[in-house]
Amino acid sequence: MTKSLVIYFSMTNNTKKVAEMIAQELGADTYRIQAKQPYTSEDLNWHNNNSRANREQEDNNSRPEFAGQLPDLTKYDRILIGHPTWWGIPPRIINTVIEKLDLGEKEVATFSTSGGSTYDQAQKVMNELIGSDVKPGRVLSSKKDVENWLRDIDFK
Ligand SMILES: Cc1cc2nc3c(=O)[nH]c(=O)nc-3n(C[C@H](O)[C@H](O)[C@H](O)COP(=O)(O)O)c2cc1C
Repeated sequence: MTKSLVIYFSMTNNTKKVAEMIAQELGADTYRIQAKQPYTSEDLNWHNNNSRANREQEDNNSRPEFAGQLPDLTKYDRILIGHPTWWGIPPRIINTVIEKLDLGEKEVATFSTSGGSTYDQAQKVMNELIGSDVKPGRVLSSKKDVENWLRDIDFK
């Protein structure tokens, strides 16, 4: 049987909710990425040019550290990676994590939640980070979105 793992980062739980819907659909396990230095609400204030999140997103080389150990992927065939959209792209901690994971033999798909942005810019980041065989990602919000996307990428 195909085993799937949903790895996600979520600050205000929108991505968490979608990750859990996906996990339920696929009978997948979940792993939540936590930042080593937790984000405060001021860190996430996108109205402030100098907020932590805005500075990280402006810096291509920013790689915020995660807390704890990343999951052991050996028993999984499929890895799904979920994230919020910060300035059109994944939070930089997603780069940190993906660069540490050995995704070589896995089928990988990525998804986001957003306040309206599409997945286009995030997809470019993922193609560079993971390779062009990563499944086409999508911004998801409802159970219906999740069902449609999983079907479209042949995961369901
Ligand atoms: C720093 C920051 C930047 C954001 N930039 C965007 C953006 O460019 N486009 C967008 O549609 N939403 C943007 N958002 C909104 C989030 O993508 C959206 O609320 C998301 O669902 C949050 O996911 P979470 O609850 O899992 O953290 C931004 C939020 C933050 C905190």
